[in-house]
Amino acid sequence: MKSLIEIRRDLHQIPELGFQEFKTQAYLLSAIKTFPQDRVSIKKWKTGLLVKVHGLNPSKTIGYRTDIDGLPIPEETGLDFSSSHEAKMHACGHDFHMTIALGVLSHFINNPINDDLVFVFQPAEEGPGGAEPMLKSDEMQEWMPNLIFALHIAPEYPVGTIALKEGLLFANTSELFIDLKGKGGHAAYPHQTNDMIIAACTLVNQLQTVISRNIDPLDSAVITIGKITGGTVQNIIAEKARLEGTIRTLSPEAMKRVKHRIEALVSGIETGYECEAVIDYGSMYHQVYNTESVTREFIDYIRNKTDVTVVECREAMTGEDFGYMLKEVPGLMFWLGVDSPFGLHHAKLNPDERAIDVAIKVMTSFISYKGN
Ligand SMILES: CC(=O)N[C@@H](CCC[C@H](N)C(=O)O)C(=O)O
Repeated sequence: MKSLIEIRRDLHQIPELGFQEFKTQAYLLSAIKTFPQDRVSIKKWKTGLLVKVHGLNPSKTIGYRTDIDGLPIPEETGLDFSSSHEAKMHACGHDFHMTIALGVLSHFINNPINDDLVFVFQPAEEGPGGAEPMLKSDEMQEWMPNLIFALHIAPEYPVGTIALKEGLLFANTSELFIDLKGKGGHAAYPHQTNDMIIAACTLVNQLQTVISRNIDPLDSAVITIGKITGGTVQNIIAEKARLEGTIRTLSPEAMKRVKHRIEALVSGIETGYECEAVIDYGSMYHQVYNTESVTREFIDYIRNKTDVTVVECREAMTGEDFGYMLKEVPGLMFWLGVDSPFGLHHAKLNPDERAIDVAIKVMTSFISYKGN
């Protein structure tokens, strides 16, 4: 069997986008096949996997979930095991998440506990969202856990530290796509056109007023437009423009309010610029809400029984479709310190591999305690 560091580096080289994780699924399957198989059952779900480790005397099923997809980012780390897939990168740590899941899985195959364990290798966390359909699938319904855990790497915390809180940890999210269509024409005759570059620029600025003027300052919301496309060449007034972004809110009420205000502003742009606009909210993720009782028990256990530092942190505006699993099953997610100067979704993100063992220690000790 390869070492976990070799596995992480192999996975790092083959990032694939949501629901295209074919090589990743094959790699995970071949890694799992190197473990003893007598207590293991495996099911495929789309490009993901469900792996059951049968317990010695089960009274419940404990779940552990990892996401498996990468991002459309050209890697700039300069590492000798950089992505071999053009313009794709594991820039959100899912290579770490998968490696940790394999480490925990291998531990429990060799050291079985009373309860059954289900390892969920979930596709498409970055989009369009694999957790909700996977949870509803027959494959997962048959192996539904009674408790579930997951983690996410955190570049801002040192190795040896984890961070979490009871209750709300991550925000509600919605993608946002706005298509504008006006009348293009010659750059020298603006009066004969409806310029969608101007309309798009106005709208981007107006959208930021939703956060500053329409949301209670004691609540929180974010609108980020991450991509603008429009026009054809420098001397043609653009007929079309497209904004692509995301909305984050701490409360479901704020999400409704933000969307209502976006619709009003877009309608104003249609009137003001005599153009047509179409809004598409893409995929939406439910907030990550850690079950209070399980989280308190976890924090106390890790503090008392391991040398890992636990920080009780604030909620973040990050999104995670693991929120759908926590909506149905008690459990928690935590941040794993990986000490990188470059943040999540950065082309130079280079997490410290020593964090892999920290995470495996945290998860194997707490799951053994809960499952025996
Ligand atoms: C942990 C993390 O970075 N998650 C992503 C989830 C993306 C959700 C969706 N595609 C969106 O953009 O709204 C994040 O960007 O927070």
